[in-house]
Amino acid sequence: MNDSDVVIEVRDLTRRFGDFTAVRNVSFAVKRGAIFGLLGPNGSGKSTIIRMLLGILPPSDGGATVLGKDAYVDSESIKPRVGYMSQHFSLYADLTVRENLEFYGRIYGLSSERLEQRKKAVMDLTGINDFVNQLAGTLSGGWKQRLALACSLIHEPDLLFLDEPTAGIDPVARRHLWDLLFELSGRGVTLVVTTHYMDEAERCTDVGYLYMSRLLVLGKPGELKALPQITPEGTKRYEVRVPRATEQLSMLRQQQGVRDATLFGETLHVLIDESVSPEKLKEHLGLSDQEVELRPISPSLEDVFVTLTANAEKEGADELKEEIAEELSDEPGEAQVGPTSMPKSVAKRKPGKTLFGLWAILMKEFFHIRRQPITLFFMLVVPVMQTIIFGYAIDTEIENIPMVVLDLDGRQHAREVVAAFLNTRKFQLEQRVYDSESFHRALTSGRAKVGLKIPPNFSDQLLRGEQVQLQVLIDGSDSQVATTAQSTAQLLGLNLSMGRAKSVAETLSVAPARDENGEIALPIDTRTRLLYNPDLDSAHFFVPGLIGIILQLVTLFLTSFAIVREREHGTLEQLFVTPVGRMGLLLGKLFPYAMIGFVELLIVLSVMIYAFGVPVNGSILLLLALSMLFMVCSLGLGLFVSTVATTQLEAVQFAFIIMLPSVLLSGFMFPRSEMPLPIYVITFAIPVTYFIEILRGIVLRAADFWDLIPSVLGLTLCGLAVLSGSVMRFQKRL
Ligand SMILES: Nc1ncnc2c1ncn2[C@@H]1O[C@H](COP(=O)(O)OP(=O)(O)OP(=O)(O)O)[C@@H](O)[C@H]1O
Repeated sequence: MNDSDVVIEVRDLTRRFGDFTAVRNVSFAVKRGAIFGLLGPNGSGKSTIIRMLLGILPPSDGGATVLGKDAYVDSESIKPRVGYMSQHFSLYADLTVRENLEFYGRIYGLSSERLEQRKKAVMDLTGINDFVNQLAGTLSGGWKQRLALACSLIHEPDLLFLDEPTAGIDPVARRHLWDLLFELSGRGVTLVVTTHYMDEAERCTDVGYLYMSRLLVLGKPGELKALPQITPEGTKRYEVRVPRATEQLSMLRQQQGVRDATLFGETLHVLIDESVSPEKLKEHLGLSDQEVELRPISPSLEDVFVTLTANAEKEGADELKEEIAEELSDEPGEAQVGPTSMPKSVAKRKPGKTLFGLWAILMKEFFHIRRQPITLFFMLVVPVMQTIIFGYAIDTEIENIPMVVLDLDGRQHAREVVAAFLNTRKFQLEQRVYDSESFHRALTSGRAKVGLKIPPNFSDQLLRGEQVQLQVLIDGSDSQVATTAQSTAQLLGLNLSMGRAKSVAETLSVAPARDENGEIALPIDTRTRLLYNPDLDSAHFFVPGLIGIILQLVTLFLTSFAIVREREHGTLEQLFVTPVGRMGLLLGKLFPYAMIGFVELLIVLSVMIYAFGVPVNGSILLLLALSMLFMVCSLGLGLFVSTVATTQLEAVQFAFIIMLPSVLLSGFMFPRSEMPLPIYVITFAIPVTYFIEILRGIVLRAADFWDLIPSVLGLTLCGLAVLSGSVMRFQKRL
């Protein structure tokens, strides 16, 4: 074989998965224009070989050259010339036939003009014109396969890999597909096809049969049928047509001189010793001449593979392989490997153009979003609802604590005390009771959180100038409520006492202190002034933080699925065999979500300003710019999840793992300064921590860029770490 005719050359190709060897020392060559069929039972290693030839799976040993270059090391430069139709439907179900074709055209870098030409050519070839505007997911099995073929041909490849292209489609569709393959082969395209169908194997120019990860036999169908192992010397092969063939099969197998008998539809293929005449065979079957039809046949490929599999089980696959190789070496087939030496291709891959295909991916993502309005709803409407619901729900101002009152005095002074409690607005009279049992029951039942007990001689003791005790019982279950109740009660007690003390002190010549008007006053007057949020409105504090949390929630969850969804649908494998660059793929997936995230940010900011009355005191432009920085970080985090997770369920779980510390440790709910040191250190690794600082700084305190430098630096570092982590983790290989 002329070297320039060799399109694929494989030598000692081996692939192990842990201890399991999926492909063992496989060698073969494929010449230009051939239809090379790879056959073998399920799990024999066909797809694994194709993946290695496509450069998306590194070999463990040995290597291959495809179109004259190393299949793994130079895979990126081979990809533009190779097409791949994978075993499972791996196009975008929510894109139309036209959109799928255009996407694949763009990803191979076809110009608009060329794309139009190629689209027409492949649509004419596959006859898919009538379905151009139909969603790919709604096509029937046969048309899906034609679309997949059309997409794999859009860039006019020289070499096409088809992994079980006819699996699950009807015989007519199968025949049509094969007609297309013949046409392609006629145009000089080299085809490598895996199949389980023997009639398809017969149509190949060369066939390799894999058994238990070894390439058992390799040659042209005619050569394989002529192998002495298939019809050993002294034997003949007949096709036997009998009534009830299935019943006759077991009888035949038990007859002396019958080496093998296999059912082929309604007939039996029998290999018998030449010593057994056709008459004797009919006699064995106990059937009349009219009932049995017998004709000598040459073996079919199915006979070849059934016999070889049986022999391999008996003799051992390696022994049989050597034996056959010797037989075939007498009359070398064109698919045999020449004596060239092959480099081991486990070296590092040469990178391709990293941003290649960005535009194609970007457009595709927008198409997906357009077809899934629920994504837009999730991104734009849900955050607003969340902001409103959480913004109102998370109100830390504690008021109207239910209070039970047991007033055993009942006179003017006692009533004034109760009124003073209620006037603080921190307490609300839930119940007035008249005995201790009801008093305690109100507290234990949870109806009241605070119990005020006024003793029977409260007024008398007060008037006599004696110290009198007010009992305030507080339910400590909810520490925030209890703390508020406690401090309010203590302050109130102090104020009431002060009022009484003041009226007594008026009569004294020496007072503890006097104010500028000469009135009795406390010696030390502490004056506090609240800055930035003078009304202590909790919405002012929480809503900006909430924006950070919601922005992260939505962007993280959406991008977490970006890669993993393609992996699960099988479309990622299809993308890997195209020349799309790593960054092109990643950024193409990020941009659309970043844009929608920005719109979402504007909406939630408007809700904050107009619905909650929280104005942005600082620069809105600075806020938007730093929000974009945060968004890059959050989208990168989602992308990282997508590269780590192998299923969408795993992605959700990872996203939750990230979300939890973001909510609890970022300072959104609890002050970071109060956290134990190890936890406090962890909070520096949470991007939303910095963003919440930035949001609160700009919105509440009118902080400028210089005030926010530490947070901006932290956020930038987080963003860089996350993005470079995702890019490094994401390899264009399985
Ligand atoms: N990533 C992987 N990790 C572990 N094992 C794998 C992996 N990929 C393939 N295998 C195993 O390698 C063997 C060969 O798989 P492969 O898909 O190549 O078989 P096949 O001949 O194409 O089978 P089928 O006809 O069913 O598609 C199988 O046992 C499979 O389970």
